[in-house]
Amino acid sequence: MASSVETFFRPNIGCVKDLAESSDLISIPSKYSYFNTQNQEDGMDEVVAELVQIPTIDFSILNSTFPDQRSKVIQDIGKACQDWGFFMVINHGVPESLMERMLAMCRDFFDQTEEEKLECAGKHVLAPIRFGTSFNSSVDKVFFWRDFLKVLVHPQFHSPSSPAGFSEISMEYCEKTRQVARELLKAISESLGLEENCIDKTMELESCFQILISNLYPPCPQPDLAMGMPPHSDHGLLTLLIQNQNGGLQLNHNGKWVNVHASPNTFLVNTGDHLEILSNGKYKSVLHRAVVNNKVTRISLAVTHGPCLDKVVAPVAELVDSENNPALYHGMKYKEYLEFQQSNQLNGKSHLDRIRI
Ligand SMILES: O=C(O)CCC(=O)C(=O)O
Ligand SMILES: [Fe+2]
Repeated sequence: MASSVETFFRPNIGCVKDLAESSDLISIPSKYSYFNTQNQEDGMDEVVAELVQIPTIDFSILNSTFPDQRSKVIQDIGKACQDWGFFMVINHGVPESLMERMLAMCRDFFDQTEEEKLECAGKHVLAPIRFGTSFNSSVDKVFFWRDFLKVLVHPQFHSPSSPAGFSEISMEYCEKTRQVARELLKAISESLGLEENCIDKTMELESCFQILISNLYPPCPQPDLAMGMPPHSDHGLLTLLIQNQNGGLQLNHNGKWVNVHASPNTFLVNTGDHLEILSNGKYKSVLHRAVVNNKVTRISLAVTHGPCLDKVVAPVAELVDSENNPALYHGMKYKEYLEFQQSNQLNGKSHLDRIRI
């Protein structure tokens, strides 16, 4: 518990959950007015009306003893990475009850008092535990309708001290998602024509940098004006996402926004910037965003899996040849990339432009 002196000097985070719960809120404060700014003129706001089916990958087939079945699923994963940067994973082996308990823990975290949550108000973007609102409230020009908790969980495991049980459940959950991500990256390695363990070895995934990010989007009285999370790509290699309900996540497919719906007990997996870099642009990171609604609170839980933090990542040598396939990105230490992306405004894939050749 913080001393009263510390509490006195701590800034009020102004979490959006408390704002949304104030009984007389019928319109949003102007600082949340996203679609009233130039953002609506970026030419990307057409939403595809019909439900689009994203690729589904049956994870259990990766263990098939029939080589043909395994090759087919590897091919499907490669195609999903290339065409969508997004796929739904079924039969992944992570118990559904664990996924549900993890989401319930996140809800319990956000349901604590602001005072309790402020125990986790880390300032630095790579602070081990960080509760906050918007994306980076010290630089955001428009605020997003979102509170978040970010926890570094690997190679060093951290956890907020409350709610009780968070630590045990998140440790188990993150171990399991890490295994799934590493298996998927083996398949992705093969789909790129590389040796199965190539990505695992070159990115030093034994020390994979894993972050647990929970997002809370409370009901918003003017959902057409506000934005939960603006268009962005994730920095790592692969992100595994679950949510308490469908409706909110959109991905950009061929220049249009597509609503993503997941079946129960599945992971939504998306490709990150470092997969784009190492594959020399073959598997591009996917732009996605989260829109809000005026009825229910949506909670999502994204676990990002990146290279070892100290790794300088560049396109893998096997995928580069100076004549036909010159390297498209400069090498950069993952830690520096991450600090840069997290310290600035979230703006599409602009951070990747810094290292494009
Ligand atoms: O809430 C969502 O569906 C998206 C979250 C997300 O993109 C992220 O945390 O990086
Ligand atoms: Fe994301």
